[in-house]
This record gives sequence, C-alpha cells and structure tokens, in this order.
Amino acid sequence: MIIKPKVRGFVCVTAHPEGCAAHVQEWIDYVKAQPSIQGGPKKVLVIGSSTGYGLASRLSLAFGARAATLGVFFERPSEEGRPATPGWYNTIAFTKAARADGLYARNIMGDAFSDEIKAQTIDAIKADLGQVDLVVYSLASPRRTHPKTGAVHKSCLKPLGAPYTNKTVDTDKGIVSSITIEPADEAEVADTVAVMGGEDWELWIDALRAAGVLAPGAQSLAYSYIGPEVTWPIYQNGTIGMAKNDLSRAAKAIDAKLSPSGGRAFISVNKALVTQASSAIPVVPLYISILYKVMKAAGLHEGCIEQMHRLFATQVYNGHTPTFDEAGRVRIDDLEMRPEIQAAVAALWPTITTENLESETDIAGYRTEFLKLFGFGLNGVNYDAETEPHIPLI
Ligand SMILES: NC(=O)c1ccc[n+]([C@@H]2O[C@H](COP(=O)([O-])OP(=O)(O)OC[C@H]3O[C@@H](n4cnc5c(N)ncnc54)[C@H](O)[C@@H]3O)[C@@H](O)[C@H]2O)c1
Repeated sequence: MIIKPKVRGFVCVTAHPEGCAAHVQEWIDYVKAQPSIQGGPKKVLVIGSSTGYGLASRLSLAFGARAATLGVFFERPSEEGRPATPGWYNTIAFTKAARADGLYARNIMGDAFSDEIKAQTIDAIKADLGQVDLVVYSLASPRRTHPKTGAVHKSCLKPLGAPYTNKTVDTDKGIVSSITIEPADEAEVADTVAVMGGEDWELWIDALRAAGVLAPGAQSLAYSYIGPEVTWPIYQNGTIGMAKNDLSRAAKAIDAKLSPSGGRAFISVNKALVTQASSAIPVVPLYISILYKVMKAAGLHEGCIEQMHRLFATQVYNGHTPTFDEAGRVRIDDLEMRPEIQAAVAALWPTITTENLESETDIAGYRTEFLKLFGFGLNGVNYDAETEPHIPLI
C-alpha cells in the first residue's frame, strides 16, 4: 500500500509505519546523544505510552536510564485498505529498538479506564517485573466508560460561565478566523472531569497497591498544562482546567498514599506542543504556531522528547529532587512561561491574520510537526514506495 497523508480537520486519518519508526528513531537518537540518567527507575509503567508525552517518557527512561518499561495504550490496528493509528506503529518501533538494545519492553493494548486492562497490567507486572518503581499517567482521551457505573463520559473543551471569543487557525487551510465557543453546562463539566480528571489515576494506584506491585519508594506522575492568559478561558478556566484541578487533587491524595514508603506523586506542567490531543483544542494551535516562532528565535524550543528528558534528568533522577511551585507542581513549562517569551507572543497575537500567518508565525513548523505525528515528512522514508500497513503488535 502506498500511504499518503489524508488530513481531515485536526486529524490525519492515515499513518505511515516506516515514517512512525523513523520518528521514534529520531527520539531514540536524541536520548542516546544525552548523558545517561543516573539513579533512574528500574521498572516503569507508562499509562498512555504510544504517542506524545507518554511515549517520550517511556523512551527517555528506557534509553536514558535503561529502565524496563511496560506500556498501556489504546490504538486502532490496521484494517483492509486502512493503516493503523500512529501509536500502533510507534509502539512496534519502540519495542523492537528497546529489545534490540537488551531492554525489557512489553505492551498492553486496550482501554486503560477498564478494570480488565488494570488486571492484565498487574498480571504482567507480577509475571515479569515483580514490582514497578515509577508509574507515569499520560492519558488524553475524548471519552471514558466508567468501570463501576458503565456510564460513558465525553469530555469537551469549553469555557465556563460566558461565551469565549478569540482567534483560531484552521491549520490545514491556513485561515485565521474568530471563533465563539458557548459555555459548558454543569453536566459537561462533570463529564470532562470524569474523563480527564484524577479518578482513574487514583483507581490505577489503588489497584497496583492492593496487588502489591508498587515497589517501596515508588513514584507516580501525571501531566498538566497552564499556558498564557489568552488561552485561559478555554484551558485553565474551562472544562479541561476543571479536570486538571481534579488531577491536582488526585496527585495530593496519591502522594499521601505513596509517601509513607518514601515515594511521592506529583504533576509536571509541560509545554504546549503539537500532539494529537492538543491539535483538537480551539485557539491552542494558533498559540503554538506563534510560540514556536518565538521560542525557536530565542533558541529555547523543545519538543516532547526534550521536555521529558529534561524532566527526568533535572527534576526526578540524577540525584535531583523536584523543585515544586506554590501549588506543588514541577514546572517544565518554565521556558515557555518566561516573561520575555510570553511578552513576545502577546505582542504578536493581535497582529496575526490569514495574510501574515506564514511569515509571522511558525505555522510551517506546526504543520511539519503535525504530519510527523503520523509518520510523514521524515528523512530517509520513500513515501512513493509500497509499504506494509498490517504489522502485528509485539
Ligand atoms: N500536548 C500538549 O501540549 C500538552 C501540554 C501539557 C500537558 N499535556 C498533557 O499530557 C498528557 C498526554 O497528552 P498528549 O498530548 O501526550 O496526548 P496524546 O494524544 O499524544 O497521547 C495520549 C495517549 O493516551 C492513550 N490513550 C487514550 N485513551 C486511552 C484509553 N482509553 N486507554 C488506554 N490508553 C489511552 C493513547 O493511546 C496515547 O498513548 C495529557 O494529560 C495532556 O493534558 C499535553
């Protein structure tokens, strides 16, 4: 099958297996070029391990600290005439490379919100690892079937209280327009908290503890975002922000459970980056396009792999302990939030139009990164050649 990108709105419905493998290899090469992480975890469970920050976490710790990794994710396999989703191919590429390097890597494909996948994961830990010393929780999902009630909760990205109007960009067509988003009702807030809040993270930790598969001193972390005021109505003060507040609540509750044995749980606030999850948020892709322009010009740009490697190498391991902000979070978004970076973004924001989008923002870099998520635009891959889309998971 010859596979080309097919972009529909904020998703690409195709993915290229060799391109995804080349993308994973770029990340491995980055990690291998850094000094190794000392005192890192030996056995790591990553929930949401196939793309974005979760994949970058898994890969940093495998190749940077030689950790054994167990990954949990939910991806769609290939079908007749249709490639699999990128995380499927990423996971195969990661696993092959890790095993070739003598590293343990095992994968569990299925709904992490379910009791069944939690049980399968615990069985895998018992069989192969005994216990894990780090649990990374990096799920981003549009829906969750609640394991106890069976209710299906759908998350939404809406402001609270009043409609929110701002600029947004159609990243595919390059059109800057004004968007008004109506506020969420109470049920939508509750649903978004049910999907993206902390309850499932707590259920995971409770299940792992009850099964005795958390090592003494085990740590757990989850990821959040704050960003600039221009995005607050839709992010920090919107439905997703309420879910992230609940994630912070869960971090404290989990921390209280892990700290008696010398462990800890905390949230890392990460930089805004192009991922499948962030491309779906109104306004944010325009912000990212401007931010990339400003951060690249300042020599401060980082992608997922640089962010996660820096998190583990400078905040968690290598003899470091985390530096927490006033709310107890690690701020690996520190470079994004520097006053001079935010001032430059804020100055550009009102001036951006469809006409100057290409010259004044890094929309080109946004598009390149977006296509890379699906394995397109990687050096050394022949996109005109036949490629095998049906690859079994390993
Ligand atoms: N992208 C950003 O700009 C950004 C910034 C800061 C924080 N974050 C946070 O980082 C975390 C990860 O987001 P991302 O951007 O890397 O997202 P992503 O879409 O790249 O990755 C999501 C992962 O979750 C997995 N997943 C989704 N539903 C699942 C399910 N039901 N069962 C099992 N696995 C499932 C996917 O397979 C994938 O591995 C989120 O908490 C997000 O809010 C993202």
